[in-house]
Amino acid sequence: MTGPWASWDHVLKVDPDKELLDGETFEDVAATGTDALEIGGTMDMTSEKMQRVVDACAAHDVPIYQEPSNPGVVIEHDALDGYLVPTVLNAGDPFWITGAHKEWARIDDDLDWANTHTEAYIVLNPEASVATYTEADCDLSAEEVASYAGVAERMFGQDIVYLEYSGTYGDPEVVAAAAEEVEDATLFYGGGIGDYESARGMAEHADTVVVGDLLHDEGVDAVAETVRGAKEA
Ligand SMILES: CC(C)=CCC/C(C)=C/CC/C(C)=C/CC/C(C)=C/COP(=O)(O)OP(=O)(O)O
Ligand SMILES: O=P(O)(O)OC[C@@H](O)CO
Ligand SMILES: [Mg+2]
Repeated sequence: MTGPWASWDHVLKVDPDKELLDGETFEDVAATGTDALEIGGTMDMTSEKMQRVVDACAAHDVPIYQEPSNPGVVIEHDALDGYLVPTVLNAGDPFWITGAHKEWARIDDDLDWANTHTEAYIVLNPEASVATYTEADCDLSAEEVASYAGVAERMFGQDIVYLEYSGTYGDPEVVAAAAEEVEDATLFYGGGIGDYESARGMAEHADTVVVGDLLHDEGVDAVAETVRGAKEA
């Protein structure tokens, strides 16, 4: 099993609960050179907000994936290339490992299985809303994180392993340890990437770097620098 993410160096995560900078458009977003857009966030998500962002991105030539934070925000849209659905391996509440997924399968009679893929998250910043939301155990050594990554790939057949430091720049040694453990899965790193150097630093270890808040806080030119950093690593 593999997918288009195997060739992605950079993913831009657009939070539908946040605005673009004044004067910037989704045409500018697509022009950053990112390999794919992931549409999602943890807090205050609704299907209406999701719909608005996918509508706005639809005209531009970049793959678009929805990353739903709960079954209630999943939308159908012709412009979507698919769904990247988190499963949080170190969640304290099993609802975020398999429970939400079971509920989704129960309520959606027309679930688009063929275009639905999972991301095996390991949540590592205890301050992030995603950590609170999922009651994640973030107190993990590099060895433990690497072991989770190995379990994700080899026992659970996960094709994407996602080290999630949302809001803060992570520990490169932890990312390196996970990278060493994973063979075929694509290793995503996300959190605190703000410029060329920080993108390049994590891209030395991870296969794909994910940039989020920078788009909403600093804008498309800053994001384009991170694309360069990710691609030159
Ligand atoms: C089964 C379905 C359809 C959904 C469940 C999917 C799961 C398990 C979600 C739990 C993890 C989660 C909330 C992922 C959303 C993506 C994410 C981590 C966004 C970044 O969040 P933060 O940066 O912490 O939050 P804000 O930026 O919204 O504050
Ligand atoms: O917002 P930042 O800190 O860039 O994090 C990116 C992404 O991993 C969030 O899910
Ligand atoms: Mg965020």
